[in-house]
Amino acid sequence: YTKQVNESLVFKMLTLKRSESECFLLLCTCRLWQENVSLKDLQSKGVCLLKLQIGSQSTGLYGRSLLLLEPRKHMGVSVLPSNNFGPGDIVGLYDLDGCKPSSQLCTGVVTRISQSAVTVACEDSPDGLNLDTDALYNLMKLANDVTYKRMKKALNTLNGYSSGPAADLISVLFGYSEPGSISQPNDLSFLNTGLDESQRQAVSFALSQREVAVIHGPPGTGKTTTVVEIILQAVKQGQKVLCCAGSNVAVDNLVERLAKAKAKVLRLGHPARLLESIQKHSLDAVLAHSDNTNIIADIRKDIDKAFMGMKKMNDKRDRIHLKREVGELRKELRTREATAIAEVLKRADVVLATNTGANDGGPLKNLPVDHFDWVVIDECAQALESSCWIALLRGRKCILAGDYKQLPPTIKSHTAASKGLSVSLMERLIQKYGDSVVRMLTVQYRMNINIMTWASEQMYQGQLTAHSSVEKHLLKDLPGVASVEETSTPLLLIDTAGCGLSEMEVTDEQSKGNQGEVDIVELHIKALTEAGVKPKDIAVIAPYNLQVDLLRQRLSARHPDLEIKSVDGFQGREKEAVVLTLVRSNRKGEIGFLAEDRRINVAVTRARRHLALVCDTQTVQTHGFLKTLIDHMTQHGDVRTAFEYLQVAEELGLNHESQGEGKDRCITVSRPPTGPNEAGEEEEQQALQPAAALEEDSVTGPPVEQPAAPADLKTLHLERMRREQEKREQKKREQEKHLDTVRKTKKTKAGACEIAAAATADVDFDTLIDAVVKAERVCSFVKCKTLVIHLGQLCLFCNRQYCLGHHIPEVHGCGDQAKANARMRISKEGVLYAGSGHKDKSVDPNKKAYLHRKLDSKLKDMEKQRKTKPKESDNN
Ligand SMILES: Nc1ncnc2c1ncn2[C@@H]1O[C@H](COP(=O)(O)OP(=O)(O)OP(=O)(O)O)[C@@H](O)[C@H]1O
Ligand SMILES: [Zn+2]
Ligand SMILES: [Zn+2]
Repeated sequence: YTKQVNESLVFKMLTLKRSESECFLLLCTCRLWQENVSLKDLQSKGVCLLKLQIGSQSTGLYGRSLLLLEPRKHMGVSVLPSNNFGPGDIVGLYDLDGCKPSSQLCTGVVTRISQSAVTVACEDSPDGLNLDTDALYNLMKLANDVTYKRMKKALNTLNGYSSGPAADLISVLFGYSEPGSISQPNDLSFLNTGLDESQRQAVSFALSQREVAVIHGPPGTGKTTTVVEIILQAVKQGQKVLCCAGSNVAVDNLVERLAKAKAKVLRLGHPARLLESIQKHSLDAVLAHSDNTNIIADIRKDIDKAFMGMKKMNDKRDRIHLKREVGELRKELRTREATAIAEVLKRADVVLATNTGANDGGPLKNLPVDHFDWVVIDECAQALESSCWIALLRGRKCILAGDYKQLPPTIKSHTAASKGLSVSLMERLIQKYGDSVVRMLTVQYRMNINIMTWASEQMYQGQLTAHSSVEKHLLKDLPGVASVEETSTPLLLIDTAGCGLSEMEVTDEQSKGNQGEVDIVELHIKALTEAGVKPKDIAVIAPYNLQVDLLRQRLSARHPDLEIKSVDGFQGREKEAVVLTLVRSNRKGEIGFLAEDRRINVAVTRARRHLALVCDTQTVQTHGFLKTLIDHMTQHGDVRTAFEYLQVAEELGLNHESQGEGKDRCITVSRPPTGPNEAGEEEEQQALQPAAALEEDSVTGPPVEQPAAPADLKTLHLERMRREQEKREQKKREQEKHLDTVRKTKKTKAGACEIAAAATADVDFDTLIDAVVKAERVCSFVKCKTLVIHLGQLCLFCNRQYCLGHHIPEVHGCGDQAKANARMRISKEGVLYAGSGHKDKSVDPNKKAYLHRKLDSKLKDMEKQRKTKPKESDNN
């Protein structure tokens, strides 16, 4: 569509960080495109709600009209169609003509959305909103190009700036004049007495700079703690501070901490977007308690009353009269509010907003241009420079805090990037002035020293030290966490090299997945949670969205509190344990955007006590930076190969526990011991060797290093096996008890009869197992004989195993249940999936080939073990 869409729209999409759905929205607002799409289509995409009626209308703070919109109530059904609307979204209200600009009645912000209604805070249209309560309306999500407009405006102002409070600052920030300093008393008394030496130095430095100070805060070094102290010191000196950050969360965090230190803070921003706990510091809340409140409340009541009156009125002239009255009242309200706002703003010592929230179209327009002395921007390295300028134009001096060794905003346009948009203001200043404008915080309070050292050496010139409170901390030190191998090591590298766990072959560079790594992550999460680590303390991080999706499909149902996100999604956060899967595994050693060092730095430095890295070292080592990480983990941490995990998985696969829903399927299958323990394990290991060799050849080409410490690995493995064996025997005992119950239940498949028969006859366990294995092995579809033991799919609706030709619910008769389930999920999660509602889960060809090879070796293995039994016709 780009040919039809105007240039500036494309520019907006390319330069700003846009998700696909946002781009879609931007396209929607473009008339040329929109005219080709029906409103119904827009509704089914979740960006439009059609034929709503007005449930109620009241006047909120600042005279905003609050509209409650509901679906038309006919026959008692009033549920909104599934949609993508959320609090804070900008929406347009339209009459039934459609969602054309000409029929737009007003714009507003969603404040609440439930299954049955959506509440919109309307921005006032000049002559007030007089909506017909009987009519129907359309509501459409609007592309949020407010940010873009505000940045553009700030840049235009900057361009024409000649004299004003920020003149010196601008001159220094663009390199026309050198930054200066001002003398400070040496006996600075710190309000926070717990600051470390580097933090103290950063505070004094910030106070003594005349125009600009940069605080470089690597991960976990207490950047916010330092920024808070700087602001409190400035306030102590009588300065007025405007404090901004890129995200609402970061701003809210600063508000919370400044308020705790008793600073007079005021938070700007739409209440719908603020954390509940800090809403009391919002402009809206403070205004509600100001002296003018009663008067404003009275006017508001009058407006509401006028509206009520209008509904009952039949006479047209009366209506017009009232309409005028409402208009007058609103004007009065606005004047009063402007005064009230200015008063409240002047009383505050620190005004906080997001970077773009500090624009002069909002409440700040009520203040004189030279009101603020300092502008503080946190997370500055993650912000577009143009967004910083919105606030900077209001200050004489600025403090920029952040870490330019973490991810900058994504710039999708190469042109924009090449002209400097991808370099943050912070980075630009450091490049220009070097150490003379920057102080770095060097004590970190997050990571175990083994995790920290790599980042310190590679990214921060080895300058970081670990505070004694975190230096040696491990997962096992957490309350309720058992001391096992996994919880006693800060670094664990699980190497998939040579294990045939190749990445999926997807042409799109942005979406890469690796099922094998998903399997291993799952097993490691299992180990951690079984040791007592809480899922909420674990982060699973993948650089690719496809892998994030695959991981969520696998893990989210079982661990709803487990956060699984892309690297960008975790920036600014920390977790006790981080499991990082790098996904890339290919013969060419292609690593795509893993090559962005800052991305890897962010991922690794989220971890406090434990970092597990799942990756194909063969592939990722082709990149020098990643090689340093692999080397560091090999030297200072534990290394395992994925083989070990695959074997365990294999074991689990064989010890099939299909519990079913009562009926004849609740059978726990265990493999019988084949003699003395040790010997049995040895045999199995050998059996797997040829398969492994096979994979090496077909997947990774060059010969693969053997596991770093074979002896250790083996003991580890044997130990694990012994534990497994114990569990199995326990299960066996339980099972024998259980089989008595099974006997009494109905049987639908021949296999089940055999099982029951075997159980009644009380024959040897081997026979029983054979019967079960056989029954479990073939597709459950009528007459289909395809083996499913390694290549089957379990249907979640009937809980039976099917071959790949019959696993789709619609094929074997579970179609209705699947559809009902999809509908339920959509209404529950409010999420629309493309197509039938199910994401494509079909097996990747790589994975298929891999499974085929495994199946072969497994069957050989089983044959060997069952020498006493007659040979089966397994090869169909
Ligand atoms: N001087 C200090 N003494 C003890 N603990 C500290 C000190 N400074 C910071 N911390 C601790 O370090 C953690 C991170 O600090 P803070 O919240 O200030 O940093 P942040 O800006 O959020 O994180 P980052 O440094 O990663 O950007 C907090 O738990 C805080 O209590
Ligand atoms: Zn089914
Ligand atoms: Zn089948």
